[in-house]
Amino acid sequence: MTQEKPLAEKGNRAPAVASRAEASAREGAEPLLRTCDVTVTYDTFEALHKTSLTFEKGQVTALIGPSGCGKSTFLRCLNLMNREIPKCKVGGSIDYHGRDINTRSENLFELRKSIGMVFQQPTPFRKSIRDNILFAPKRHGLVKGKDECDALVEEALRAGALWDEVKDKLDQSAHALSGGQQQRLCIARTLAMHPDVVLFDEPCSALDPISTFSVEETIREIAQTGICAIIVTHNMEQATRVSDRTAFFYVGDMVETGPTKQIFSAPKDQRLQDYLTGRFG
Ligand SMILES: Nc1ncnc2c1ncn2[C@@H]1O[C@H](COP(=O)(O)OP(=O)(O)OP(=O)(O)O)[C@@H](O)[C@H]1O
Repeated sequence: MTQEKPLAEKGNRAPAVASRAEASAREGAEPLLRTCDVTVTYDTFEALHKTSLTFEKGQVTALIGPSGCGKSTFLRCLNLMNREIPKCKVGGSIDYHGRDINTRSENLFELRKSIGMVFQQPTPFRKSIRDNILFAPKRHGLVKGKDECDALVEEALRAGALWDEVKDKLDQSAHALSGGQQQRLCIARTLAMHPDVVLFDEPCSALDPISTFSVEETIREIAQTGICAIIVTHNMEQATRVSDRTAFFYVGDMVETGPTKQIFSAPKDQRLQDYLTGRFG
């Protein structure tokens, strides 16, 4: 991968969901997040070696590769979650809004406002649907008063493609929702913070095909509003359905990256060709 100059400085706060589509159309795709030579070790084991990737606004990037190749490890670098793992060290730089965030001084509480994450298992809080959406915005002091709260709840649930299904039961427990609805609630909860990057770690692996379709559609829709979405998936059909770009990982190396169509129709590296033809999985 070629070395590039630092990204241009941009505002730290992402625009509201409603205005992102216009902003995205006006500005077109642009680099937002870039890793350079990111290496991760767990104690003495190097799980990821010198990984350099660039992610753009409004694009979905799929991270694919066989089990244990370092996809989730890489994803966790992007919001500095590996810091919470004892004896895990992350080297290299992670350039976000023109600054290297892979530093001890980075404020994680602030960073995770704008780089959200959705996990494999839906993880709604033991609270009402409304309170799931409002929990983080209230903690960060981003909303006050009933009208603002109601508007944000509706905006986030619409963006998570859940509003029509839950608008009449906002005070019911989130745990009463189906698995697919819970996952879309988790996406909506993330979107309530107006992130500009959302990380998805196998978001559909616990879901049935209909819920999977719905979550995939939601990922496409949020990317159309200008959000940069990065998804780890084992499912190659999912990668082709949902992503613009794909990066293939193999035994701790990012081996090949490019537009998804090209990766799947004209893979260059022999290991990627073997993976796509099912020689290993
Ligand atoms: N907390 C940890 N401590 C030690 N080793 C770890 C830890 N997390 C991951 N690893 C190791 O790092 C390597 C990469 O794991 P990672 O989970 O990133 O791979 P992956 O490609 O996401 O795999 P999968 O698709 O199975 O989830 C594996 O060898 C794994 O055992």
